Amino acid sequence: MTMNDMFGQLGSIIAGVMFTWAMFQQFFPHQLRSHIEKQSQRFVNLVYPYIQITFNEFTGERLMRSEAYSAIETYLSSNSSMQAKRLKADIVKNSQSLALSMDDHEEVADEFEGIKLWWASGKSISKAQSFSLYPITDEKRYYKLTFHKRHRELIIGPYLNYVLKEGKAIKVKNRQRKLYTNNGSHWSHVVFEHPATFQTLAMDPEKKKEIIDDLITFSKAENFYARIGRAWKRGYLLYGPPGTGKSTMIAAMANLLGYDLYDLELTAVKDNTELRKLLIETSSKSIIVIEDIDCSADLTGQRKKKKEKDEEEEKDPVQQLAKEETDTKTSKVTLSGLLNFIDGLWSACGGERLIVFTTNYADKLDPALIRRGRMDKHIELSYCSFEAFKVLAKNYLHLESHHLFAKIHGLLEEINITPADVAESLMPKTDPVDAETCLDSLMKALEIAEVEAKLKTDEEARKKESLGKQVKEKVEENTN
Ligand SMILES: Nc1ncnc2c1ncn2[C@@H]1O[C@H](COP(=O)(O)OP(=O)(O)OP(=O)(O)O)[C@@H](O)[C@H]1O
Ligand SMILES: [Mg+2]
Repeated sequence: MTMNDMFGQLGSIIAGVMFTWAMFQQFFPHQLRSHIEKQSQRFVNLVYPYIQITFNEFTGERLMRSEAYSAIETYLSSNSSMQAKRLKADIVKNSQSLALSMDDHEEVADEFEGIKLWWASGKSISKAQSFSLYPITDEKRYYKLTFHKRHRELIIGPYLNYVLKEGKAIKVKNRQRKLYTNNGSHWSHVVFEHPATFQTLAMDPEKKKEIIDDLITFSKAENFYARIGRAWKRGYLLYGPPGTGKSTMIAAMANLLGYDLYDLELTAVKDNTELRKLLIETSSKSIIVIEDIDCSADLTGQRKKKKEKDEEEEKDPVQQLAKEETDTKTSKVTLSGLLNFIDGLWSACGGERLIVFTTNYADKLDPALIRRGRMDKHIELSYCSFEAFKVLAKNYLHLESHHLFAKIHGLLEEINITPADVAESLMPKTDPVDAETCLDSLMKALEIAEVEAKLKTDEEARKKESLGKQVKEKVEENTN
């Protein structure tokens, strides 16, 4: 017997009781009536202990599609595809995946904290008043949630919140993600389809796990941020030599969390006003990336100089006025401008945001930019370790072990080579893949890197020596 049948039978019983009650009302005095009323209410509660909530598809005067209805539809899609016998299938707009939902008049069960509840889909048809030959029928779809009244508080509060949030989260996961780039003060976008994942990212497994945990904790921490009164954002600084996987890691972050990417090219932004406009236009659940922050704009140290200059000019009001005028005409994006936006109100405009800066030289950056709170996590991506090499060997050559691994292990401890160079050497060159050839090619690359490093240190030593000589000669010249 389905829930609908059960309610049908209960409905008949209640109708019977109501009729008998109407008869009683005619013939019994007030006190007795009130007593019987109480008893019968108790009886109704006893035999019909369920509560129902209806969620209509269209709400409001302008008949907008209800956000709750669509979140419930998405939330129920996994339950529906397992339980319902009749399903509807559709391709969601902007998505490549097929979305399944239960057909009209189907019913699925759900469970929350050990409590069972039921969702039924329904449709009511009303005929619109019209003189046309073909009367317009108005279909109104809805979901009906049924649960025991004992659980009223839990279901109305935490459960429904959970359903709405989960529904929206599934939707975000299924949507096609976008990569936005700014052309001056406008964002344009393409579909983001980078295949990088943390699984394929070559780095120390412990460090990798720490970063993944950090990201996932952040993405689930809405209530925490609300409680402590902070905007729901987190800053990452990725630093390390070229070819160590900074950009690859950003793509992996976007894929892990299902966020959109905003690749912000600061040199194309005219001034702070344009920067503010761009940042306000970014959506929730996004990663805002500023690559090579050390070369992006004249940000390093500019703030300090400007402050000193401002203090001098503050004394002279005429100069101050002139300065404001020229500032509005020629101003560029400044470090203080950028910092104001990172800390400022825009970041609190709904939803989670990650801000990621990359640089090859972390020590060149203004400390104000990378202090904790602005850049919460500093991640160094460095030369290829043996652990990182093993990830690449597995990805590129499907190798878990090989007799050359021990030798390569030794070489990697001595020689600095970037994961990008290792990956290049491991790229299959023949079909079928010959792992030995690839590993040989890596060892050659390591030898070359070793020679290059030695030449570089020799060159540096020679330069130092010649500089020392020049200094000595100059000192001697001066003393004579
Ligand atoms: N840690 C890594 N794991 C897997 N592949 C990597 C890694 N590092 C580099 N690669 C490979 O090398 C290529 C270049 O790496 P990537 O662009 O991520 O480097 P980067 O650190 O951003 O360099 P740059 O500082 O020049 O921007 C990538 O396409 C990727 O295939
Ligand atoms: Mg890069």
